[in-house]
Amino acid sequence: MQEAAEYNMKMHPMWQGPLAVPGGDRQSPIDIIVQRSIIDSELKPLVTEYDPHTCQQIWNNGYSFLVEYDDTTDKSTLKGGPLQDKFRLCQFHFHWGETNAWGSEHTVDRRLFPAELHLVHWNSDKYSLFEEAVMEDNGLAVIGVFLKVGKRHEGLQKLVDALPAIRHKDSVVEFTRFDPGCLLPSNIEDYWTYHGSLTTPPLTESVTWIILKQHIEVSHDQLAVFRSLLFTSAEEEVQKSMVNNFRVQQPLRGRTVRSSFT
Ligand SMILES: C[C@H](CNC(=O)c1ccc(S(N)(=O)=O)cc1)Cn1ccc2ccccc21
Ligand SMILES: [Zn+2]
Repeated sequence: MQEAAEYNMKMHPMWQGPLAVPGGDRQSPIDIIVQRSIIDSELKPLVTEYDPHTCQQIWNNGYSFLVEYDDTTDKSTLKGGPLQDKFRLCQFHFHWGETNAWGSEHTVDRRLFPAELHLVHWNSDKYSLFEEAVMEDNGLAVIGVFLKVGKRHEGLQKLVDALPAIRHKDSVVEFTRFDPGCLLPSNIEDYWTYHGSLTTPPLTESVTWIILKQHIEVSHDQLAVFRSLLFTSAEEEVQKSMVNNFRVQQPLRGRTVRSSFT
């Protein structure tokens, strides 16, 4: 794992990004030390209302693949949990390793998962565009879901089947009627939450992170298709497999991680 992170530093300029934003004291990802998390009984259940008809496209942005939603109305939203406002879903994406031994960005008591799903939302009560919200400290809310290798995830298969069409960086295909709720585990009551940042440039410290305790299961073969994607565009001679697209863990800098469960 450490060698993968060091390899990342060398090979992918993007990951050479600043280890922490200069003066940044709320960077992500982090290791969640369970016994140090503070149980907060005020934390409410998460309320997700996702409309599959707002799903628009899937594309390879050269770091991960994103499924993008129409966020011009409040049709797919997240509220409750640690949040005071209503947040609009704009996209979801994943981070994964070259092997099942690592790949997640967050860890729980140093435990690594083969991949991690991020559902990205922005505060539509306070801001009118994602681009605005991304610069504000209460601008974004990202739900993190750990993936484990096990039985095949039926809901994920529609997405896996679309990946060969976006193998190269900057390729995009239409992708509709996908309910991101199908990627959530049955229990979304139990989560950890803390204030952090985007894990890729511009690394802005605008994210309320909500990391679910319960993971989802996907099959080895489904994860293998993630690894068949490429960081590189069709024109580049040397093709690089899209793997290990995770950031190294960042210092907690005195932050408290709260938990919604005992
Ligand atoms: C941030 C945006 C590109 N990045 C993201 O949207 C993003 C979302 C989630 C994560 S993660 N892995 O933390 O969930 C990481 C990156 C581009 N962009 C839009 C406006 C804007 C303004 C300045 C610079 C870049 C800008
Ligand atoms: Zn992410």
